[in-house]
Amino acid sequence: MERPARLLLLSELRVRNAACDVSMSRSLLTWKRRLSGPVYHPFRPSVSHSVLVSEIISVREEEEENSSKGTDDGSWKKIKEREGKDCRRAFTVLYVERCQQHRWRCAEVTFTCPEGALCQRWVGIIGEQLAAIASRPKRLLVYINPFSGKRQGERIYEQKVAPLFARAGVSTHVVVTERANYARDHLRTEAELQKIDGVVCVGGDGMFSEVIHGLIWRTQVDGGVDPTGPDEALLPCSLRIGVIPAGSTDCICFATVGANDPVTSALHIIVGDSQPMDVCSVHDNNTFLRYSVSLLGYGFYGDVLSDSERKRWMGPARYDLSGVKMFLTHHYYEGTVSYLPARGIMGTPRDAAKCRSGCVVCQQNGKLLSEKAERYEVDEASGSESDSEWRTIRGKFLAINAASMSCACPRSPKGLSPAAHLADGTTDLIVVRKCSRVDFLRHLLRHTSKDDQFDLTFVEVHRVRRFRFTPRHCQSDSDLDLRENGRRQIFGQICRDHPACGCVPAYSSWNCDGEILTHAAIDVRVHCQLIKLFARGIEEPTVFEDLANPCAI
Ligand SMILES: CCCCCCCCCCCCC/C=C/[C@@H](O)[C@H](COP(=O)(O)O)NC(=O)CCCCC
Ligand SMILES: Nc1ncnc2c1ncn2[C@@H]1O[C@H](COP(=O)(O)OP(=O)(O)O)[C@@H](O)[C@H]1O
Ligand SMILES: [Ca+2]
Repeated sequence: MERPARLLLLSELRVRNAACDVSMSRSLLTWKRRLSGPVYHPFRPSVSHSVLVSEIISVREEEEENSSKGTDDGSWKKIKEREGKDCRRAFTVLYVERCQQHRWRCAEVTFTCPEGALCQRWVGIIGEQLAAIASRPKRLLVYINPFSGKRQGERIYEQKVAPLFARAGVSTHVVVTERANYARDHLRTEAELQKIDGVVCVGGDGMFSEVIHGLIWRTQVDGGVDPTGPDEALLPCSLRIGVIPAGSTDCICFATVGANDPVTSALHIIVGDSQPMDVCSVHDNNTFLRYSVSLLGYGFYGDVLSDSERKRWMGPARYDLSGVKMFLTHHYYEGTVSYLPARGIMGTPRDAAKCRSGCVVCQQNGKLLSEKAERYEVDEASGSESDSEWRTIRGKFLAINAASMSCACPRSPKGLSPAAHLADGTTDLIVVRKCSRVDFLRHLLRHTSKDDQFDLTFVEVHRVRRFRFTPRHCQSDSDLDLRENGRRQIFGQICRDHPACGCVPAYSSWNCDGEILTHAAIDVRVHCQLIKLFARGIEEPTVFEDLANPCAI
């Protein structure tokens, strides 16, 4: 039998003028309305509310309302002066309330106590419990991209996020970026990281990308590791990153929280959530190019991004227009994809189970990979698998996508790889071979519906630890091939600007978390759980339904 939690305090207080039994344990604050009339009434259940202490945002003492003293003629002021501190007989608790579709709101409840001393006792005990939660950030460095999405970043931060941080007692240093890579460079060279508990970015996936590039770089340099070395075992970043969505897709926020909502993200930051995440390093011939956490897409998604950058003035709608245009253009690209399958780990890309809050697959695989790395004393991403394990796919492709997370976003609520995990040390490599327009449309539409986007003959998916792509014209083929490729490369340059001429460009570029990577040939390694977010993964409804709703007892 479950033992009842030890109570720190139990009092009869009033909530909206109704008498309640209010109790506080180390984990729960509960208030239960007292029944008037007969002690037991089967058809009139008492109403009980519970809030996890870990989801209390703050507590504050209230000045008692004038109305409760009955007059507004200065007599309340006199009483206050006479009674001094003891006049404060009410306190308000701000806490997380769950709404629909994974959104969180800041709710509040005011308790009125029979006397001031009791009120202070309550405020003291709740305050002590909150102060004891070591995972909550106290000082944050915030970067705002004023040009993300619909250019609302500054307004969103000032109106929706800053007031919540203030109420929760979180202090901030806010930097509005002045150019691309401003946040990255500031983190690399200037930011005093020892003075903060986390970094927050306000913007889209591009802003998040800047922050991880700065943080990962700085962590390696401070730890004596070469951030660009292809075979380095990169050091995990200790500072967590918060994402306030204000961009065009905001897939990193959506896939780690379940909603693109600034208030929800701010609350996840305040309560000090932590979600580890894998990071891919991307190299070309041992030259470092970029890091990626969500989508690395060649072909369709690379072309959509390149085309959409020229329409940035349109805001988020640029992706829809470029998406339709690139679908109609129907370019395919030739090359070789090689990959190291992820072996001996839990999970496959075709699983029905999804990565959710407290994911066992991520925990298990994370443990397994770090043990393996320790045993072999080599970089988990580079090393122990032998060359014989590499697999190869040659051909003509409409799209090559590596999804290191589901890549769920409002345009595609289950994402490009619905069963991909946030922190299992793998990426899902999705190869879409050349097919008819109708077939490709079937595949794309499945990104937006419940149907299985991999259940098509021209699509294959592999869970991998590492992969390479070599475009055909880079391969050491016969003279004939080289001549043909040279011709196509020239046409490619021309036809990129004149798609109507019917020639096919030889190269696409990579869409790397929404940033264009012009190198076609890349070598990608997954670094398990290299960074941490102020998030907890998407919650299953059952985790919280008992706490979210007032329960009838
Ligand atoms: C012809 C109809 C096509 C319908 C396809 C719809 C499928 C949408 C899938 C979207 C996957 C998005 C993966 C996320 C990528 C983001 O990192 C990136 C940058 O985000 P942000 O910085 O916030 O703008 N977004 C994109 O690359 C947009 C892709 C949109 C493709 C239509
Ligand atoms: N002040 C700035 N001026 C111009 N570009 C910026 C600025 N700050 C950041 N950027 C760049 O803007 C690009 C888009 O940012 P992002 O936050 O992804 O918005 P969106 O979701 O609309 O694409 C990124 O490449 C980022 O590096
Ligand atoms: Ca972007």
